[in-house]
Amino acid sequence: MDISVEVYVAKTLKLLEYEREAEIQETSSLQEHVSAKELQQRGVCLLKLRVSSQRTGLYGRTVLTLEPYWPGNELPAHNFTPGDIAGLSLSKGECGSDTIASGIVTRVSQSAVSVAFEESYDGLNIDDSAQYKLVKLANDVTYRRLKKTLQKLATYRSGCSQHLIDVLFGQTDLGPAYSVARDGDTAQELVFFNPHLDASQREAVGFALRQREVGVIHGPPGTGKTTTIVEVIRQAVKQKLKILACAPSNIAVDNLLERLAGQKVKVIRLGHPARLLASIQRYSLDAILAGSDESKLVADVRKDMDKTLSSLKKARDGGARQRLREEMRALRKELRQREDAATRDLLKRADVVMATLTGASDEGPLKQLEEDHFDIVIVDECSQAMEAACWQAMLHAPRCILAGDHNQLPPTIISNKAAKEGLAVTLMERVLKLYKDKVMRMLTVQYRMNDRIMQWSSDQLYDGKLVAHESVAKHLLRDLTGVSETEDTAIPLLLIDTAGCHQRELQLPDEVSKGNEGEADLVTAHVDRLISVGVSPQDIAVIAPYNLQVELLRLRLSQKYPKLEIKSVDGFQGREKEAVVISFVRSNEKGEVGFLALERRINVAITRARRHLAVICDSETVSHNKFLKSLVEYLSEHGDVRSAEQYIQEGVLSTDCQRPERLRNLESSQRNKQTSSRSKSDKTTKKNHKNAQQTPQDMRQTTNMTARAALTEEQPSGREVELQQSLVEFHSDSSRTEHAFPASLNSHDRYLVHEIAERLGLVHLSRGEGIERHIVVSKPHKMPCLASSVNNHDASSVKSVSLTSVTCLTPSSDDSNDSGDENVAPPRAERATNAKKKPKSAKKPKNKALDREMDDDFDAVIAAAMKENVSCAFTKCPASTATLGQNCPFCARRFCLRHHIPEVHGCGDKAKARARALISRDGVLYPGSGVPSKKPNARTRAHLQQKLEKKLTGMEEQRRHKKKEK
Ligand SMILES: Nc1ncnc2c1ncn2[C@@H]1O[C@H](COP(=O)(O)OP(=O)(O)OP(=O)(O)O)[C@@H](O)[C@H]1O
Ligand SMILES: [Zn+2]
Ligand SMILES: [Zn+2]
Repeated sequence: MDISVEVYVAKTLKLLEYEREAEIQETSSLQEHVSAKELQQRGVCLLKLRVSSQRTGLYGRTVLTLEPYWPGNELPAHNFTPGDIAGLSLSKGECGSDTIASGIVTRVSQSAVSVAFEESYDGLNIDDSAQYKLVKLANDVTYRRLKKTLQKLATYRSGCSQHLIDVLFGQTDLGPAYSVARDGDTAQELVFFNPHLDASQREAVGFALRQREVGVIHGPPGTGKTTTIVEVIRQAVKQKLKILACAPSNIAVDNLLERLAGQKVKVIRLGHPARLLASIQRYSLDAILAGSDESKLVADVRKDMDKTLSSLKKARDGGARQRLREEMRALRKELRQREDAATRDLLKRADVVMATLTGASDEGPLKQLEEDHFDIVIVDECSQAMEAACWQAMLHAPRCILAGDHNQLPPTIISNKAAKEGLAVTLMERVLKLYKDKVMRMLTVQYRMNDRIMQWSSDQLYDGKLVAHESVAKHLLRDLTGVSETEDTAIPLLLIDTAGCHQRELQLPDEVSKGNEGEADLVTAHVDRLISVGVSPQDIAVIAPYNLQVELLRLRLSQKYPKLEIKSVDGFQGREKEAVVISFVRSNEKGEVGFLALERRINVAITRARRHLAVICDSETVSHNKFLKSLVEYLSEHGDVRSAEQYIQEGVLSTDCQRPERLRNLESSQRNKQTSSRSKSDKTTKKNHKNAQQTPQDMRQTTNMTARAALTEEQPSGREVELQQSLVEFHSDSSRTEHAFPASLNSHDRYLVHEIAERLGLVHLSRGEGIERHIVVSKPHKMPCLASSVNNHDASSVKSVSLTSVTCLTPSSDDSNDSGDENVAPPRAERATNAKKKPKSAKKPKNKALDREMDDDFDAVIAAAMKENVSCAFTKCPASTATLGQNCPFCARRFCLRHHIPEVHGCGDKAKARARALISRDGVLYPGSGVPSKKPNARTRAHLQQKLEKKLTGMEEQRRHKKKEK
């Protein structure tokens, strides 16, 4: 494990390069292959902007405010947020090219975006009458800073951290510990500020303060790591030490700061104020600066600068411009000096400076301080940070205290190659390997889990040292107010075993993600049960290690219980819930467990649960992994075990054999492909069938008649499953060509039918008038295109055209070709009038047909919209979503076609994280169809949206006319 600084730096620089490449590929491949207009629809580009004002911001940066080119308009929906890096360029030309400058977004409102540029205003050379566009760029600041830090580390000579570096790279041994407390000249007992600390916490605090170079506080789940660090900081402040406290993420820093606030400690938080929690903004450097004595002077200089700037813009004569420029330069210098002085003064007076690891790098405000200003650097959540990131903070002091848990999730590394070669190895792991217990104290009392839930994790990963605090050791769901006692709420551990019950994972050609319908049904059944006896949905977490399974679970549960959190393991790190339901997904003949095997993931998933943990898995498959086997054994021994068989008998769940024929065919054909031998596969299918029929006598079963009855009365997965079933059946029944739904379907059902038909590749039409209007679903006549579909039907009966059939209409090059800027859609108000002016003949015949159909369609849409009056969940968006709208799978709210894209309304990060899984999803979720999902593409959507707007504008005008006539 010994590694020299030079070797470490060289290797890490290389790995960072891989990582950077992977990230760029992920984020900006989007921008290279997609037109500017489409980028705007995805919310990462804003077209046709003008510079409406500029002023001078902190450190003399130029802050430009950009508004829609045509006054009075709002910006289209977008996902620029403060702190983003954005590139400014002239609206003409390809995206990404001719970028004038890139800056940081500082403010976002409905009608404007402000961006701070390092360049001076005259340096930017802004043309007030020109059209600009703004594109979100991959953030490269992080990498630049990491590289700089590594270079500094490699060339570090005799600074305050030299000894620490030597120790952490094994060049020098640990120095002798300090005496217990350094308050006076005599050693004395620590007097703790927090009287409630347990023995392990006290020991950790004292130990960390005594360590000369490095102390590690190992905080397993729920053991009060933050509580302990707060005490460490207060003690260190009492010793008059200057502290730099950092964590990898803003949220982790804020979490610590919130706990420290109000403790008579002078704290300053570095970082973009816009990125901080509201409750914490007053501790930000900017806020404190603004209130400082210097701030008035600074404000005066700023005013002068803005004045000079506006005269500069007006000045035509060359000599005058030159003079004004020089004046600006002098003012900028003065401003910078004053602000630096103010910053330095404030930072020096603070007891604790807090920042993210990136924020603590030398490129931030810390460069104002003397090199040896800080005595201790504290890195919280150290096990979630790349080592290189930690060094950004650690090169500021001779001592460090690292806190975290290396048995929970490591830092996220995008590049597999980089991760494999060691980029994910954290400083904490490395130091513990190097010095073992000599530098570490573990917190051993945990304040979260029932002791049964805790014990397995404790035995496996924490040497059996964890003890549940008496306040939680025996707590159960039934102890919560409003929760009744049932067989589910009276037990801390439950295993629902699908072994031998024919609940195979989906056999998919690509290996991107995994799903298991049977397990999803079982999770749904169990969640239903818990909620039906009073457990509140927000107290339950549903966790699956695969994104596809997360999707399957959301389809079943999100609409029913919007407050229920369903996420992958990563989404729950650092959090807790009263009840946790985990689906392990894997169930196959080969016993493949895949990346499930990551022990830390399992550990995090299990240890989120306070009172109740339910694991749903195929014990046979997952037992091929040693770690999981021990979990299954532990659950069998200490918890309740139920066989999925029981749920099959109750009708909650069907076996693979009972699922629609097509689905089975598809699965077995996939299986055949994989096992190559056909006869073998047939045999196994038969064998499994037999297994499913016999009741496994060896399974311990706990049954409770009342709970069971309650369960069967309830629809397990709601209306959607019902409708889906009828459509899947129709789809696989070759004797039927049409399936009519009754006119009584409500709008939500209609929406579901529409969605499911779309996924199955079925054509969906509305027939009849008034109350007789109903949906008819038919199979496509081998014609994927609307043009032919329209001809195939009696035009008068086709009133509504499903979005599905419209999709393929989008020609690869039509008159709305968007590569050039001329065709960029004008702002909303103009769009409607333009559409009217445009002669119809300009369109291709294909589009004419589409137009006519859509006109009809939109009559229906608007009629429905008027009736239902359900509007888009996007703030202030008045659009109706009764018929044309989509539910966001991430937040479960319903949006209009303009706002339903997750990136547009604020679910972008979640969407991005699962982008890969989504790609595989389409062909995968409904294997019975064999047809990939055809979502209307962006342009078709835009077209529809435009139509809707045109209609609405027209109607508004009509109404106005009517009013006038009266
Ligand atoms: N000595 C203590 N006595 C009673 N409760 C405590 C004690 N220490 C911590 N807790 C409680 O335990 C919970 C977790 O504490 P804290 O937030 O400090 O833990 P953490 O280790 O940072 O959390 P995580 O495990 O999620 O990282 C809190 O509710 C806290 O009040
Ligand atoms: Zn959303
Ligand atoms: Zn909307």
